[in-house]
Amino acid sequence: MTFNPTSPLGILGGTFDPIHNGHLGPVQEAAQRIGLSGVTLLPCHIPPHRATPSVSAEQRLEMARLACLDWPFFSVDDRELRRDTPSYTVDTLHQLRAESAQRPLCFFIGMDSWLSFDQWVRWQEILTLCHLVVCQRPGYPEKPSNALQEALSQRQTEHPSALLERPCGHIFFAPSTRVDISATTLRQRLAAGEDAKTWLPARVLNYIQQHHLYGID
Ligand SMILES: Nc1ncnc2c1ncn2[C@@H]1O[C@H](COP(=O)(O)OP(=O)(O)OP(=O)(O)O)[C@@H](O)[C@H]1O
Ligand SMILES: O=C(O)c1ccc[n+]([C@@H]2O[C@H](COP(=O)([O-])O)[C@@H](O)[C@H]2O)c1
Repeated sequence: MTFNPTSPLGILGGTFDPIHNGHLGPVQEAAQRIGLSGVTLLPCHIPPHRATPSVSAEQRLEMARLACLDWPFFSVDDRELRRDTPSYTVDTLHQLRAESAQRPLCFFIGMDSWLSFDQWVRWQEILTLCHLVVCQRPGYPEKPSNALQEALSQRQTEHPSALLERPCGHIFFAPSTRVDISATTLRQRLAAGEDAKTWLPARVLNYIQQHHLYGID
């Protein structure tokens, strides 16, 4: 496939410890609503706002790669693993912008991430580098902070097609299906020997079993 630097790019950043169907399903649905032809997974190396996972970054990356075989709408970008500093999104977006100034960039996050988005490093600058697409997630009914409400009043759009008409700057709440699963719950289920296959791509579950991750014998 020919690389087109001006075609819109969808990005889903995450710790992916492990990657699960709650990451993939809502984002694919939202991305297709916007009109994107795929989304790039961006596993973080050193998560900025949480403890370093017990599973290595290389293993989380490998699980993301395997997930793409089950979910061909997705591909993987390993650029954050090539930096040894915390994986600040603003730094990654500057790198991507340096590669193409005009390309629409849609950065996907779940509702929980949105509610703490104003704690991210240089969060307002992030909105000058990409669009933010917020996917629904059950259990997060809180109101955003005043700072986030202010950002919304300036940037929110109801029209997914608007995200393809400029490189950055909109916030779109995608009416995606709510999938009630988290990596935390899956780590607990796996450690307890409980069923997890409903929420994990088959190849990812297979990899976890083969490498005895998350306390699996
Ligand atoms: N079930 C879900 N529905 C919608 N978005 C989700 C879901 N799970 C994760 N996300 C979003 O995907 C991104 C990456 O999430 P992350 O890798 O931290 O997964 P997680 O399931 O929240 O993990 P953990 O339980 O370890 O915190 C975040 O923006 C998060 O909001
Ligand atoms: O840049 C930041 O300050 C920042 C703070 C928290 C999360 N992020 C990014 O948000 C994405 C999801 O993070 P997490 O911790 O929910 O897996 C991932 O790409 C992180 O690098 C980024």
